[in-house]
Amino acid sequence: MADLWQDAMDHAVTAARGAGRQVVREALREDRKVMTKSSSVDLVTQTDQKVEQLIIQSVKEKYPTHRFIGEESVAAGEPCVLSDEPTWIIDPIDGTTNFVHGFPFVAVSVGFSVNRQIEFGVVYSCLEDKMFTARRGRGSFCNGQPLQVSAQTDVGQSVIATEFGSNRDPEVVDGIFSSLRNVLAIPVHGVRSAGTAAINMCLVASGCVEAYYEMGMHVWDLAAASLLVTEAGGVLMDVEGGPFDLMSRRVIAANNRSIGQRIAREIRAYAPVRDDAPAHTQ
Ligand SMILES: Nc1ncnc2c1ncn2[C@@H]1O[C@H](CO)[C@@H](O)[C@H]1OP(=O)(O)O
Ligand SMILES: [Mg+2]
Ligand SMILES: [Mg+2]
Repeated sequence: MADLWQDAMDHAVTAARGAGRQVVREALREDRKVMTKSSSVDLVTQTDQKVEQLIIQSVKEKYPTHRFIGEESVAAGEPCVLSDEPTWIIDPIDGTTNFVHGFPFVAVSVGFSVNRQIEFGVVYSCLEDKMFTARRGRGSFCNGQPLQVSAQTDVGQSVIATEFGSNRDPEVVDGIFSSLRNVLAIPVHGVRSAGTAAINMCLVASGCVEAYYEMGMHVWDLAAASLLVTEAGGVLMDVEGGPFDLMSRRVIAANNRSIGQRIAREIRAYAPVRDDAPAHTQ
């Protein structure tokens, strides 16, 4: 059967690779002017804005009726609405802090949803030159090679990824450390942070880490990579173990349900302002 969205996916791959190679990698050679958004450690550069505009423009030419949720467009005041319409969910640079510092995990993330379901996800890791792709029902791939989550069932022999986010409120930081302490003390083999939610989830899809959890990231961090996890055989759930909600800003992505549930028991959960809350603030 012909795949309705294959053309759109091909376009996403070309756009993400082009932006990553020609814009992100080039910009790494130059001085990067850094601005801030929600806090003094929530960074944005002109490259983030340029990449987002490039991708959105190229999609609009081909698919004039499609909708967009883009990190930098939302920061500029565009609404963050996930409807049933075909919607491109874009994080032009996932890992801006890494980009600013030259820490080598920087991704362009493009997800595509129809009827609020992710149809394909594309995550291009610009410095590793790795193209992660997933199409619903057709598997996950890295540079064309199929991906499979880890087969580990013993949480004590697992590596867990998480991030520290950009919220430095002492209560939020205390919560992060409380969860981290509990997870480390399970004990697990290790805890890692790539500095980008999308790449952390691609690491779950690749089988290098058993689970990734975080609260506070946004739909554009998760959309594309969430499909990479499930199409590689993994599971998504809420940080309290319930069903995953793309707009809730909370996720556990795990190789299997038992490891996911085990991590959920150790997390001190809080509820960030949802991405679809009426007065959305980043
Ligand atoms: N100071 C910071 N440290 C880590 N992640 C940050 C951050 N500020 C913003 N983030 C964003 O939060 C996500 C989840 O941790 C990251 O993928 C990153 O996406 P960004 O680079 O697209 O802003
Ligand atoms: Mg991001
Ligand atoms: Mg970003």
